[in-house]
Amino acid sequence: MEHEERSASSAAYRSDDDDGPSFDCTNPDLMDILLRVSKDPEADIKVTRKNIKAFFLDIFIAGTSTTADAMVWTMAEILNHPAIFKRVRQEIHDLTNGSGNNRLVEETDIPNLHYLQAVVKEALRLHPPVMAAPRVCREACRVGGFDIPKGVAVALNVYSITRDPDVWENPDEFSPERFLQGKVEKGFQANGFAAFGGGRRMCPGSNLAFTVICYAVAAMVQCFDLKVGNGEDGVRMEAGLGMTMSLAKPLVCLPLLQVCLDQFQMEASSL
Ligand code: HEM
Repeated sequence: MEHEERSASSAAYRSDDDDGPSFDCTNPDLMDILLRVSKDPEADIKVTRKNIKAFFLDIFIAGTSTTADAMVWTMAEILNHPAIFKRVRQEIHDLTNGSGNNRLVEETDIPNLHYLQAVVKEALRLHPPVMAAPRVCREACRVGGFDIPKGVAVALNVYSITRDPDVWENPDEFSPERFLQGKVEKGFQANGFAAFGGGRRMCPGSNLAFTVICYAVAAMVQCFDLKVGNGEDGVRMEAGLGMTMSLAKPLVCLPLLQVCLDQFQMEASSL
């Protein structure tokens, strides 16, 4: 809102060289802070307005459809596996219902929802929204019998790493339990889990994305029964073509409110 006001009240940010108006912001967000730094002659690192634009563009491109795709794949998998859906709901129920106190799942519950986390990891493993991670070789090397000269651009095939049969038992099977057995629990990069890339260029948004996906899936599973609306038996899992890997056909569901939580009704009626 503040940004809207700022841009509406000023024709100020006209070009990359334009400093724009000065503003007093008592509760700065990331944009405010970066704009402030860009105007600070004493700043250790010079941040230009071009840098700021590129940064926000990066975040939007890298962080939006990737996260949305991962949510859709996760929901699609659990709709096709009703027993898994039921187990996720039961885990949430066990945590949020106690001593006569029913409540909606919260973000802070996620560390305690181990099965839900395993489900999201398994969906990311089988359907990594970013299928390749680009690199440029800093020195000549030999990989898998191929000589790669210095300076050549290569891409890590995330999709085939996360389905590598040498690493994953029954790699094409949706089996969240594999993440509960402790074998692949040590961090996202362990044992071929490459959905967020790896090394120093690994996705910086992985924790944020993982939390957002878990929270959204948990809320949907807790509150709704979902009837797949394509007239077919289950969700078709073909992937489409695009910047990120998404379902070829949109996931269409009819959400039926799962009203088992009396307290929610009381809260809603008191609003
Ligand atoms: C499910 C969601 C996401 C997936 C699957 C994903 C996946 C990836 C992958 C595979 C890479 C390349 C890593 C590498 O080269 O080793 C990457 C890079 C990146 N991601 Fe994500 N990402 C997700 C969400 C996000 C979010 C929410 C943000 C920011 C808010 C974000 C920001 C970035 C940025 C800035 C890079 C470039 C990092 C660099 O080149 O140093 N991503 N992501």
